[in-house]
Amino acid sequence: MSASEQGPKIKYGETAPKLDKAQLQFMKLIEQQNLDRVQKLKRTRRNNLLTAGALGVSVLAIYGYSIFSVQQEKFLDDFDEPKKMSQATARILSSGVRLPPLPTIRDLVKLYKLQAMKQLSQNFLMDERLTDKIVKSAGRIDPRDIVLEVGPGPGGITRSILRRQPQRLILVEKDARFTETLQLLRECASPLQMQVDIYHEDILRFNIEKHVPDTAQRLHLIGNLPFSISTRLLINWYEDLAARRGAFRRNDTCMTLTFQKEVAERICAQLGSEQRCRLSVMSQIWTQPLLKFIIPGKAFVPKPQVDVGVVKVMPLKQPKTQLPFALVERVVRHIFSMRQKYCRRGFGTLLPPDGREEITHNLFQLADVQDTLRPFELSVAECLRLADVYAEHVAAHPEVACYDYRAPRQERNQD
Ligand SMILES: C[S@@+](CC[C@H](N)C(=O)[O-])C[C@H]1O[C@@H](n2cnc3c(N)ncnc32)[C@H](O)[C@@H]1O
Repeated sequence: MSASEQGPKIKYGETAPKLDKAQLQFMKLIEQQNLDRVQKLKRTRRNNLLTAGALGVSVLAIYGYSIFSVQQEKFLDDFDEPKKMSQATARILSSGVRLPPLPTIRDLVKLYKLQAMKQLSQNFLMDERLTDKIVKSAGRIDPRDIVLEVGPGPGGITRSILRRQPQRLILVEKDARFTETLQLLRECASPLQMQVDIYHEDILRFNIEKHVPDTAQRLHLIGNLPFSISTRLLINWYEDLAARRGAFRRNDTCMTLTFQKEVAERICAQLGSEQRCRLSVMSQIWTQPLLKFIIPGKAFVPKPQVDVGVVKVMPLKQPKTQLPFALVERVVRHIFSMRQKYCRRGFGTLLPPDGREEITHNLFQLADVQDTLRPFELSVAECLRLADVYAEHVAAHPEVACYDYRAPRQERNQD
């Protein structure tokens, strides 16, 4: 122990009374006891510090683990695209307008007794973080843009869209029970200079050109689609896209839509993938589809049997073909009609039986496509080359255009 730790030495002045031996021994004893006490206190202090350190490390470990676990729930993560975006875009995306205080969607559903109807494929999203994430997937929404939402239901996604402040929001909902909840949102949006138009219509019959006659503004199509119509609606929109009509008079109309997870994966499936099918090829002829993220079924009320994929479908600036949609659709449908067979088998069913094999062989040669590939092994370009040679064949033999190999034989002969 150093001198400073022992405390000041007592100086016995000249005037100090002399202590006898017993007193001196007693003082030494007291001094020794004090020193022992200081040592003991120091040990206790060191032990306390060690315990505090160990506790701190444990708390940090638990905290870190919790953060890590929460991150596992990928569906609730912040959309990871902003990392790739410019700072300006990220700023615009994160700056949403504040809506007046509103009851939660869950409360509204209870309040208005909005029981989900199975026949309209109603599965509601209650979590604001998820609805925000879907709308963020649509990318930048400019203040001049128009958004059309398919099937807003009680209005979860609608709120997220309104926070992005488009100039106009068109809501197409088949179920009139949602009128009041949607009107409530319209009233909230009005002071913020947003126009909300509510249509109780079937989206499959909705005339977009009538409701958006002008093409000056960019259009976004967003929706948590009812499963029952999602593929049909998408194919209808591809047809409009190919003809540059409806929502696709401009080539920057972007679709951000939900599908059953397996359908979402098929839409985006690349060559060689197990999920590659007719829908993959049809999608990739006119658009670039991107699977953004998966929402587990448990996030919906009521919970569907399946998970859901959010797909952003962007029209290609240069479509890969100028052929009519109906012709391409027919060729691709026939090619994929016999998925596990050589592709020439399905393609051959486009042609009447007389000379079918020889004509099929010649057309594959002309198209420079190997006829023993399976349909899912064909690239988009190869499918389109087959569509090209088929179109030329039909131009030379117009009767082939209406050949239907499924029609009863007698009917076919009359044709
Ligand atoms: C899966 S729910 C989504 C509801 C809401 N957007 C949400 O995310 O919570 C599908 C919605 O589409 C509506 N719907 C179903 N078929 C429709 C159709 N043909 N046209 C327009 N809306 C339809 C349903 O009534 C329902 O509100």
